[in-house]
Amino acid sequence: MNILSNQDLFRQACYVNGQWIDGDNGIAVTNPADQSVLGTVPSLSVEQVNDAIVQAHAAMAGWSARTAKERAKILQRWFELIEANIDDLGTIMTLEQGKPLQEAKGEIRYAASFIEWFAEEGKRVYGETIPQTVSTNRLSTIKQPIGVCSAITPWNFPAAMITRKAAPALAAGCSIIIKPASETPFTALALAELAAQAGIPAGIFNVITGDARTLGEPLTKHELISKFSFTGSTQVGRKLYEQCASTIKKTSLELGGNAPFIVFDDADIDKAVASGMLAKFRNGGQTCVCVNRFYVHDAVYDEFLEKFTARVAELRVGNGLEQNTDIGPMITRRAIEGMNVLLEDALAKGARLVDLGTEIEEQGNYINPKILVDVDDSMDIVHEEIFGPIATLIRFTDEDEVLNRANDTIFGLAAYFFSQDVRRVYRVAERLESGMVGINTGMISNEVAPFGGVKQSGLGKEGSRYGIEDYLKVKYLCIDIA
Ligand SMILES: NC(=O)C1=CN([C@@H]2O[C@H](COP(=O)(O)OP(=O)(O)OC[C@H]3O[C@@H](n4cnc5c(N)ncnc54)[C@H](OP(=O)(O)O)[C@@H]3O)[C@@H](O)[C@H]2O)C=CC1
Ligand SMILES: O=C(O)[C@H](O)CS(=O)(=O)O
Repeated sequence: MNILSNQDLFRQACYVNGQWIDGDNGIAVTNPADQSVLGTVPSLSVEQVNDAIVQAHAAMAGWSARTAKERAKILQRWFELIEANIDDLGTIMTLEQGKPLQEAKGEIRYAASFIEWFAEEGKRVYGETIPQTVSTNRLSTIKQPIGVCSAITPWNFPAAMITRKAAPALAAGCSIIIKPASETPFTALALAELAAQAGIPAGIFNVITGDARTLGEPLTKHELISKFSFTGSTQVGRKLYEQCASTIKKTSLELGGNAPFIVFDDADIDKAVASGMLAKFRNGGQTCVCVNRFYVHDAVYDEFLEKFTARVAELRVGNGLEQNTDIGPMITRRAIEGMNVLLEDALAKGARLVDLGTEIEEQGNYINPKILVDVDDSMDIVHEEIFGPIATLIRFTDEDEVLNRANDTIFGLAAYFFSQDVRRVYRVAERLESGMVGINTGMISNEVAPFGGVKQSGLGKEGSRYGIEDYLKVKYLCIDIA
C-alpha cells in the first residue's frame, strides 16, 4: 500500500505475543472496488492459535497486576496514536472494506473513542461491602479480570468492532486474541502495530488470521479462554454460542437486526427524511442497526415518499477514495446476489421500484440505492436482513397494528420512530421489542450508551458503563472476625 504515509501500518503477518508471525500460506485480501489484490495475510494453524492462547494467558499475570491507572495511561497512548494516524487508517479501511473515506475516518474516531472511554472506566471498577447477617462476619465483593478473552469480528466495521471488545478487556486487566473478518484484516493489524507502539505488552493484544472454522474451534473451546465475544450474523452467532457451551465460556453476541423505522402522522417529516437517509444508507446500508423496514402513516406517506425519493436520487455511488462518493462498493459480489434474491422475491409478490432517474450501470460490487414501495409482510425482504442500500416502504394507519408488525421478527437490535406527541413517544418506546430505540433520530451509536439487542439479535451490552462488566468476575469475600 504505497499510498500510506506510514508504511509500518501495512502488515501482512499476524501479531502474536508481541511478534509478527507467518502461517502456512497466504490469504489474498482484495479491494471491493475493483477486486485488485491489496496483499495477503497468513493462514495460521490450530497449533499456532493454541500457542497464542497459552502465551496470552502467561502475559496476563503481569498486565492484571498493574494498576488500572497504569493500564489507562497505556490505553490513552494507543488512543492518541490511532487519532494521529487517522488518515492512513482510514485509507486502509476504505481500500479493504469499500466505505467512503470520510466514513472510514469517522469509524476510526468511533473506534478510538472506545479506547478513551474504557481507559477511564477501568479506573471505576468498584467492589462493595454488604451488611453482614452474622455480627462477627464482614462481607464484601471484589471485581477481577475474567481471564483470557477471544473475539471474532465482522467486516463492516473493521476497527470499531475490535476496539469495542479489546478496550474493555484490556482496561479490566485481561488479554485478548482477535480474529478479524477475512475481508478486512489489515485494519486490525494496523491497530496491532499501534498497540505495540503504545506499549501494550506482548501477549495482551493479539490478531490472528486464517480459516474461520479452523480458528473458531480453539477460540470458542480452549480451556484457557474464559470469555468469547462475537459480532456478526445471527446464523454464525448461534453456532459459536453452541461451541462456547462445551467449556461454559462467558459469551457476548452482537448479531443481526431488522430495524423498523416508523413515521407517525404527527412526525416532523423533514427530520424523518434526513434521519432515514442516515439510518438506511450509512456504510451503504451494511450495518446491523440500519433500517430494514420503513413504516409510514398513510396521512404523510406521499409527502415522505416524495422527499425521501428526492434525497435518495442524489446519492452518488463510486469508489470510496473519490471525494463525492456517498455509497461505496458492497463487500462482495455474493452480498449483492443476496440482496437481489430479496429484491426479486418482493417484485414477484407485488412490490414496485421507484424510478430514481439515471442510475450507473451496476458492475462489480456496485449496486445503486433503491426504494421499494407497495411492500407487504408476505415478502422475504420484510423478515430478512437486507444489509445493503435498499429501502422498503410500507403503509400503515393504526398505532397498534404497526407496533405488532414492527415486533413480528426474531430480531430486536435497533428500532426508530418519529412522533411529536410525548404520550405516544412513551407508549411506543416501551412497546418496541428492541435493545435500542432512536426517537426522532436515526443515529444512536456512541461509546457512552449501551449497544446491544434482545431476542435473536444477541446477548450483552457493549460500550457504556455496562461494557466492562462482561470482562470482569465478581468475587464474594466473607470474613469471620470473631
Ligand atoms: N449486532 C451487531 O453489532 C452486528 C451484526 N452484524 C451482522 O453480521 C452480518 C454481516 O457480517 P458478516 O461478516 O457477513 O457476518 P458473518 O457472521 O458471516 O462473519 C462474521 C465473522 O465471523 C466469522 N465466521 C463466519 N463463520 C464462522 C465459523 N463457522 N466459525 C468461526 N468464525 C466464523 C467470519 O470470518 P470470515 O470473514 O473468515 O468468514 C467473520 O470474522 C449481518 O447479519 C449483520 O447484521 C455485523 C456487524 C455488527
Ligand atoms: O457493526 C455494526 O453494524 C455496528 O455495530 C453498527 S454501529 O455501532 O456503528 O452503529
